[in-house]
Amino acid sequence: MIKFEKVSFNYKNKVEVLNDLTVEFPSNEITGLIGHNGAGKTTIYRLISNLILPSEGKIIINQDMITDYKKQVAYIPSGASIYERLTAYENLVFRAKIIGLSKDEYDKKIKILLKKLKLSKRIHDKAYDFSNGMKKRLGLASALIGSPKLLLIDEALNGIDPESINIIVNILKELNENGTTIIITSHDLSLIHDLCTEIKILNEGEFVYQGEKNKEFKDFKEFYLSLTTNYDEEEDFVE
Ligand SMILES: Nc1ncnc2c1ncn2[C@@H]1O[C@H](COP(=O)(O)OP(=O)(O)OP(=O)(O)O)[C@@H](O)[C@H]1O
Repeated sequence: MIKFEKVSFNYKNKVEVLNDLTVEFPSNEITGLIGHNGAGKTTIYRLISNLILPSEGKIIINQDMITDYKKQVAYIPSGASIYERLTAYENLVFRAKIIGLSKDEYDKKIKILLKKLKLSKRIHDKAYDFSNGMKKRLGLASALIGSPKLLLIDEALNGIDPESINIIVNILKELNENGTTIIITSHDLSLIHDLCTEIKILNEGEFVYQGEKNKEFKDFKEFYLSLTTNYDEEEDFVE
């Protein structure tokens, strides 16, 4: 379980993103963290992964869940998470070395992961030559090399074909069944509805819904739209 206790956070430009936020992300669930552009989702990921620190409040991560942060927490950002000049194999070795795995540990793991993510045939090709979906699959393989207990996925499935999504979704479900806690953001509400066991809707730094997805997809989408404000109407007004 990850707990935010009265967490506030401002970037240096004084933009206040989170104000006195208290929230819990349950262990062993796939939580869908959804909200409009700029709602604060990436900021929450950066805080959980220790890339930034709260201006006030604290973040508690259950010790049963995480003992070795570098190995057990993997964050896949929305932008590039792989090195295009390196081959698939080199990308995974690079990540394995950063988190301190030995050659014996990573060699077998790399083969298993590339097979699962249907990239075995491209193991020695440079990522530069990969399609968008293949790059995303390689990004996931890289995140999984340390067998993370907590996987944070930031819009990593956007813009890829249904086959790649299917491969990734099946792997995420399998990981979760084996005890990995997953938090995922996406603007694809149908993907979130299909994949997630727990939903959190963020609007302007505050959670406006937390709980199960106890609705059919059509109702879920309407429910989401009814709770979020996508933009300030006055700002969009042009005379
Ligand atoms: N490095 C930064 N410096 C200053 N302000 C930032 C920085 N990163 C994000 N922000 C601001 O913080 C707010 C929240 O941004 P954040 O990236 O957390 O939102 P998000 O919900 O992930 O959005 P999106 O769906 O577009 O990825 C926005 O107003 C954004 O402009």
